[in-house]
Amino acid sequence: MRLKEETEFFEEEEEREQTMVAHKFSPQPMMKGVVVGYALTSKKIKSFLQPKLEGLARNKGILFVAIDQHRPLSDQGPFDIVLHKVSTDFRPALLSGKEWRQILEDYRQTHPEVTVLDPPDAIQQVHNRQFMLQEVADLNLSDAYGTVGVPRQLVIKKDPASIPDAVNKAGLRLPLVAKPLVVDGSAKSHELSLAYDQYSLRILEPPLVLQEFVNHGGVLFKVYVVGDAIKVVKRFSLPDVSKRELSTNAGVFRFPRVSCAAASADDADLDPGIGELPPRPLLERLGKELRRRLGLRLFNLDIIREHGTRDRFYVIDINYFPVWCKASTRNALVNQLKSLCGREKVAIISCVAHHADKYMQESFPCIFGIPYSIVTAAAFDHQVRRMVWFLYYA
Ligand SMILES: Nc1ncnc2c1ncn2[C@@H]1O[C@H](COP(=O)(O)OP(=O)(O)OP(=O)(O)O)[C@@H](O)[C@H]1O
Ligand SMILES: O=P(O)(O)O[C@H]1[C@H](OP(=O)(O)O)[C@@H](OP(=O)(O)O)[C@@H](O)[C@@H](O)[C@@H]1OP(=O)(O)O
Ligand SMILES: [Mg+2]
Repeated sequence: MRLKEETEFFEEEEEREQTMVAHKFSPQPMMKGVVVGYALTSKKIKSFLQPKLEGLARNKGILFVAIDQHRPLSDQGPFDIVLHKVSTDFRPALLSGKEWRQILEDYRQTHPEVTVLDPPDAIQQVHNRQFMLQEVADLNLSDAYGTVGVPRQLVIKKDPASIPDAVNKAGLRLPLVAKPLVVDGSAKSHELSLAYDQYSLRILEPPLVLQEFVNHGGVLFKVYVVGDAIKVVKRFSLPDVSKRELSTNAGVFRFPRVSCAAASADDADLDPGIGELPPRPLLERLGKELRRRLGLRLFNLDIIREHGTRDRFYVIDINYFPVWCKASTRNALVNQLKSLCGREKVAIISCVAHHADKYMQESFPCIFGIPYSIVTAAAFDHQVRRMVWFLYYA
């Protein structure tokens, strides 16, 4: 897809979410659509599957269906897309993360026609901070728009007493950000610390990654990648650490999730040297390359600009399938779901109705000679008082 189209995806405003009202009791032309089976954490369902997104999706022919993790995937659906985010609170008690990944992997192999967003093995790479940034480092992106690297880092698997020595040997510069090695969706995996001296690091619990702190003026850029489209937002971040501060401070300080959604800096009046967005062509190239290298289609990159430079950037974090709460990202995702699965096999038929009783739900398709058995879902759209049926015709 070309850049102009990508931009258009994101420029769609809320008005585009308006529903078209069908003529009374006349079916709309059959629209091709997709069925998205989802297996998400309860937190994710709450933040992601908001009524607005479901409504927008339905109007564009996309139906979200919850996956029952206690039943074989092949007995459910059929799906065009399986959207999942593996986490500790999603899995049934007797299923380990490894088993769930295997189930998804087997399903992927036996159902090549279904797009699994994204392949479990590819997600694993960004769930481990030892490997998360490797592709960015290997890419070593440098062009007329700037350079993109990763902070130097050290992995500590065990023995906290050995940390000061290890830091010394690796020649890492203080301060250091200590991050839990594994990102498993738990709050604990987001508990980070800033260390001013290497000896205090002994109090931390491995496994962890120690990353050089890069001064960046207290602002970071979140680059959301949705298939072949990108969206950039600004968030407040940790403030710079001056040389003086470093020499007068010691110890390890835990810090909360500084760059959460509530810390938006999009409307802040910032020094242009800090707040200017990274060049779009650079981000587009980075997003495209990483999509290919990571094998992921839904992720975001946290990027910082080294303070005092114009074009030296560092990727400090990659998150799989982050939250998509804003209209612009919501639109992009919905618009992309069809193209991401590359296959359409569901018909949606709808009509105006004044109530959504059971008779209405069951009888309407029959009026048109469509057996009710192929109706996979029926929903009443309260906004436009319209019944919507999802039918399989394949
Ligand atoms: N190398 C670094 N240099 C400067 N600041 C950093 C660095 N690493 C992390 N930070 C700061 O710490 C915050 C959290 O770091 P990071 O994004 O790696 O953690 P996370 O738990 O994965 O967060 P997220 O909620 O975005 O997934 C960043 O938003 C940034 O403010
Ligand atoms: O907590 P939020 O809803 O904001 O979303 C966060 C998301 O949690 P969720 O997947 O449960 O939504 C996190 O996923 P895990 O690493 O914990 O798996 C991670 O991707 C964060 O970077 C997201 O924050 P954002 O980058 O969007 O600010
Ligand atoms: Mg993260």
